[in-house]
Amino acid sequence: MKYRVTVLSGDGIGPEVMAEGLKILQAVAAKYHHEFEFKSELIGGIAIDQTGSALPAATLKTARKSHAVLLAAVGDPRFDDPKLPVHPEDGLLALRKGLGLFANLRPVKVFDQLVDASTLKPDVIRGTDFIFIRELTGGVYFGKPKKEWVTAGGRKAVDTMVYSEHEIARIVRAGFEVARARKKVLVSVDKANVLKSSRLWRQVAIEVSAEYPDVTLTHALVDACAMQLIRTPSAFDVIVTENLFGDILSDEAAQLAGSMGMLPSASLAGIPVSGHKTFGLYEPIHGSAPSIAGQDIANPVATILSVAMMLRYSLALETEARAVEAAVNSVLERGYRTDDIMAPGNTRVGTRQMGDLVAAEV
Ligand SMILES: NC(=O)c1ccc[n+]([C@@H]2O[C@H](COP(=O)([O-])OP(=O)(O)OC[C@H]3O[C@@H](n4cnc5c(N)ncnc54)[C@H](O)[C@@H]3O)[C@@H](O)[C@H]2O)c1
Ligand SMILES: CC(C)[C@H](C(=O)O)[C@@H](O)C(=O)O
Ligand SMILES: [Mg+2]
Repeated sequence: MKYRVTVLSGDGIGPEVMAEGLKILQAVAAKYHHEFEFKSELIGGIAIDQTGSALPAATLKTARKSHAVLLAAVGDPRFDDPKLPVHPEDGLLALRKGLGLFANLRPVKVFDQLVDASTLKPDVIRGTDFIFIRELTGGVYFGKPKKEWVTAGGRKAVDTMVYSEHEIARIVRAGFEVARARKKVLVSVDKANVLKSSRLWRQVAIEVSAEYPDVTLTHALVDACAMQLIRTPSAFDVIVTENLFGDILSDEAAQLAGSMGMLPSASLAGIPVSGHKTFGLYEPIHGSAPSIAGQDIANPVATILSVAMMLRYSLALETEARAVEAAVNSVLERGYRTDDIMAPGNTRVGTRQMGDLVAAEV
């Protein structure tokens, strides 16, 4: 079968890590006799440069016609000025919203081989293997009013954290479904001691839990969760949370895995069920890392593991997904490391060589 994949390389290290992700897909195609048709489109800073828009209409159109979308990163310091009318990140948010990708899966797995790459103690992080289910198309990222204005007393700005019960219920269900397929424990993270939207979140989570009597639901406040994540990370299994909390907690969690360059993600338009096809966008959780762009030093593993997630969730190719994950594991086992996870005694490799090594093991 021919799979159509929309390729969005974006900015900074994006094109470099994307090249390695596509290399892995080519290796999968050769070994398992699949055909992937790649169509590259613009997003982010490069799209603003060429079209004036961070998400040109053609990109959304191509994405809608494909089986899955692979994205590397957006963001460029040239657009850092907050006064500019358009920013690269707007393209990513519009893409997620435009494709209805409400469920963002961010697995956090500490590879045994990398327990020394983290700034945390090996004994604390060993065995850590959990997953965030982050709500992706609601909350304060998209709530209205969202504006800046001038008053007699000076400038003001507002963002609105708003959730409907429907939005909460569907992401919490995604959390329960993922938990059911794992250890049957789900932690819902909110700020229900302060926020109205979190109080609704908690009520709906409790209501939905009646549909999943086999899964144990607990609640954690986001500030306490941030602390527990670095205190006893191996105690977590599935965490469901709203958009902004999930964004912040997942960067924190990347430090358990040793680097931002290690964590993949899947953004899905439906409840994730392995073995079924769900349309999705796959991207590393890291950004465009402008300071290391163009030097062949970025870690492509997060993108490669995102490719594995794409094979699993959008193409229902579980065997191939596992082959890619096993290949990453094996290359790390053999001691190859990019700069960000380098430790004494290992072999330093660049972005391209890391991709070559993984591709050879698929
Ligand atoms: N999904 C996305 O496209 C996405 C995500 C986060 C940030 N951003 C954007 O990226 C730009 C830079 O943001 P930032 O610096 O806060 O975050 P970042 O993720 O780009 O970088 C944070 C740190 O991690 C390092 N890093 C990130 N990816 C790496 C990789 N693959 N290999 C090795 N090291 C890696 C960087 O060098 C930096 O030290 C901003 O414009 C931001 O808005 C985009
Ligand atoms: C770039 C930005 C819009 C994005 C987010 O906040 O969702 C990023 O930080 C992420 O984690 O994917
Ligand atoms: Mg983020």
